[in-house]
Amino acid sequence: MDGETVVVAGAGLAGLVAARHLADAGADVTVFERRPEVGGRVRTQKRDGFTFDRGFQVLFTKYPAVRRELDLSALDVRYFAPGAVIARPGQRSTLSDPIRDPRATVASLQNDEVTTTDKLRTLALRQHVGSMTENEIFGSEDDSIRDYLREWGFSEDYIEHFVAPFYGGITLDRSLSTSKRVFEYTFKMLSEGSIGVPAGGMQAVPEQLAANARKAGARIVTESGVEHIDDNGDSATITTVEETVDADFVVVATDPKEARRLTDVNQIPTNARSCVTQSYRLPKGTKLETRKKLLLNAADDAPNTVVPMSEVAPEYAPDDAELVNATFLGTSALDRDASELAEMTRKTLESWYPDRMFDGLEPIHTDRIEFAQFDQPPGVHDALPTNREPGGRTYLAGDFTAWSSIQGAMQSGRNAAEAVRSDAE
Ligand SMILES: O=c1ccn([C@@H]2O[C@H](COP(=O)(O)OP(=O)(O)O[C@H]3O[C@@H]([C@H](O)CO)[C@H](O)[C@H]3O)[C@@H](O)[C@H]2O)c(=O)[nH]1
Repeated sequence: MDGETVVVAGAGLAGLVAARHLADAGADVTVFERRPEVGGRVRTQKRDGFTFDRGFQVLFTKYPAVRRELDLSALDVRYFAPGAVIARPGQRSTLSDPIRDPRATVASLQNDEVTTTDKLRTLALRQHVGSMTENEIFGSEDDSIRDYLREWGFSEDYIEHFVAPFYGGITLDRSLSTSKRVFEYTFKMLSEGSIGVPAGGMQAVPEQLAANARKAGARIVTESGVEHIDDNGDSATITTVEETVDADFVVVATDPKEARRLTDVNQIPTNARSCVTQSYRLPKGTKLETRKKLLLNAADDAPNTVVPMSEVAPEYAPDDAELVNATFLGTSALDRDASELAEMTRKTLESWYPDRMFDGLEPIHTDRIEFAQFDQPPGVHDALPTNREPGGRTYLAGDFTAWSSIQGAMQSGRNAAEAVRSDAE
């Protein structure tokens, strides 16, 4: 692609990966990003010694795109222990993976939330997804997660008390009406790898991608969003808030709503899944005793999960405090004020730990995320646009061309770059 110019609109994960591969292929690449920083939906704020990721986001270290595009050792990942603690008023029980976390095996075997049949079905499901590729999973017949697990014979208790909060946390849909393909793929990735957060916060991920793109020669211009694209089939004219530039190719890698506005591609999904993540300061030494596992709310979604962030990543809190976060799913939490959400979390924790008080739980940060993911009902992936739409010299990159995840976003960036590169030949 020697000498050919490419504009990438948006410096989220997809845009940054596309920019790096296009620059590696010899293109003259400029990324225009509306915000002051790179990363899009993966962002981190640091304040008073605390690290707040925007929403509870984690890296799945087995995602193929994560392994290919990132240097995990440079990210200094802090890992969660496999499994989770299932919590309800008066009771907490550990559910683990005996193969990957032998220390928790005894507690897990004694767990009466899960029947022996559920444990055997989990092993069979693990074998089933272990033999499938990403393309096979996303090309398979679809169903909702709930119906799929019923079909597999899992008990209603297991579905309601473990799967609903755990995979509801991943898909932001506790009703489990989401495509079972998302469940199969994330279940496979969790069986084969770990989840964690970079010691410096999740924003270290896009920052590393941006550094790689710059090293390959791409230019990243922040606070300069793309307003309009005029594609005449042979080249494109791109108008940003500050300038008008011509390019041989444009890759639209904004969020789904803006991508649809810029390209008029109506297959871009814009129905949102929302969540609110609230962070709390606790006095130093106040431990949730989960051995680096997430706490799942088996009873209701107020909140859905509680995460002992500084037990997993001590860098997330200053020396004199602990950091815990809680995630509330759906749109109803968006309108609740911070003190109301904190009170819900405090009451829930006190019900899970009946012999303890959580008076010291101090809300210090609240992220209300209206568009965290696009909604993924069964079959949605069959109708997503390809990277080559809308045609002419304009291409698409973004989770909305694959599936809503860090894997989907990063893979789509690479696919878009490959499409441009091969069409330029
Ligand atoms: O007019 C505009 C509008 C937006 N932008 C910038 O575009 C970037 C879009 O990034 P993002 O929304 O993060 O989308 P991406 O597909 O790269 O990656 C996301 O997918 C999710 C995942 O699906 C959720 O689990 C993942 O978390 C994200 O990384 C953004 O920087 C906007 O500011 C613009 O420039 N102009």
